[in-house]
Amino acid sequence: MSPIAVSDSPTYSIACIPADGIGTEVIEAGVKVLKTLSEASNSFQLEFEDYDWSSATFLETGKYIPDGGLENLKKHNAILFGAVGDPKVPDHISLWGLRLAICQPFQQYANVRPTKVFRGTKSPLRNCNTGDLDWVIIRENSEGEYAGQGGRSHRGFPWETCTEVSIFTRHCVERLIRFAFETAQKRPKKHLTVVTKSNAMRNGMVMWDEVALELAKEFPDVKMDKMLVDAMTCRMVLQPNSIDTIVATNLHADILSDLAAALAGSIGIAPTSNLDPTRQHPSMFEPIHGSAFDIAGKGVANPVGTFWSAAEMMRWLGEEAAADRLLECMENVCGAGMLTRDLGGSAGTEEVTNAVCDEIRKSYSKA
Ligand SMILES: NC(=O)c1ccc[n+]([C@@H]2O[C@H](COP(=O)([O-])OP(=O)(O)OC[C@H]3O[C@@H](n4cnc5c(N)ncnc54)[C@H](O)[C@@H]3O)[C@@H](O)[C@H]2O)c1
Ligand SMILES: O=C(O)[C@H](O)[C@@H](O)C(=O)O
Ligand SMILES: [K+]
Ligand SMILES: [Mn+2]
Repeated sequence: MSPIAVSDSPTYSIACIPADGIGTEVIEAGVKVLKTLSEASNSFQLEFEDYDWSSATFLETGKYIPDGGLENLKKHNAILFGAVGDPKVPDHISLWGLRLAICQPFQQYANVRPTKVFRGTKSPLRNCNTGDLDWVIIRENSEGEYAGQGGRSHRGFPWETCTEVSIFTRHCVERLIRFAFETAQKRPKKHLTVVTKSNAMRNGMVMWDEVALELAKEFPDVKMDKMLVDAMTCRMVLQPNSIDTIVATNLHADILSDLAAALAGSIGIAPTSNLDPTRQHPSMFEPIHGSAFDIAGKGVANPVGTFWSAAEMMRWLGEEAAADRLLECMENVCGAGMLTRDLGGSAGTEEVTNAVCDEIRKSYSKA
């Protein structure tokens, strides 16, 4: 749906799906910050609609998404998602019941995961300061190891047999790697590292490498290199400065992006955009982390990954200036030492949220 324009100030309709665990805490914080941003900037309006799709709903009704739910979601300009996963539901049921049940049918094929060491955060790596680690990981988000192909037979017998088949289609690999080249091209370093495992995986991964080489010809200004995923983990730790944009499969990039977040200071700060670059469907924005049962309900979850995701959502909707402003305010707050426990501080979710809201109001009142 296109945004409704009221005079020259557009209104965006946002679907909120907080779901489980700390998902509910960080989405509440994210909505508060977005409302503050919209009020203070006075340049766009936001309408939020809450969806109670969660593991609790599943346990009650047998479904994460009610009949017709996806059709309803299509009405919105974007989706703000928390996290799904509950100790009472097997993880593969919850992930497939909600997150993948949105990403895959909506063809949100490009999963974009930036990470950087920003002011106030500290890398666990020696000599890795602000500016030394500034990456964007592009994760394939529609097929690969997450294609759901395979099966299980002879359950429980000693000869039980399972297959988990990865699917790589030229169509999906090509559209994703092209997106990655375009992303790299827009960044100052113009450098793309293509990560595969084309020594052991001799079919799909070899096609990935070939497609990357073919597409490189269309982007002569982008420097491309290629790494095997195991060696890439060493490079991320030992030479963070040698990396800029990374493209990898659904599973490889899922793993690398958690590592990236930890190397930048904490999994609590990293964002995710699940994009349908064709804009036929709304895109979905969420922190990279999960529902974190271990800290849920304690008010200590770091909301920064959600704030950064919310900023990327505003950028995707065309509100570039507001997105930059939100990032700057978030970084100012972290830089001033207002940090949650995962970053070595002692502030709670609410304190950080209120500090970011104050910073936003202060920033616009100066302008
Ligand atoms: N996109 C998603 O919805 C998503 C993503 C990852 C995991 N999950 C699900 O979440 C559940 C828990 O998974 P997990 O434990 O592997 O990963 P997790 O990201 O939930 O937690 C890993 C560790 O990081 C900490 N952590 C995570 N986010 C934090 C934050 N914002 N602030 C401070 N600390 C934070 C947690 O306390 C925990 O110790 C599982 O059901 C899993 O399937 C869902
Ligand atoms: O999609 C996945 O692999 C998981 O939900 C989660 O780890 C994520 O990164 O979204
Ligand atoms: K999440
Ligand atoms: Mn993950």
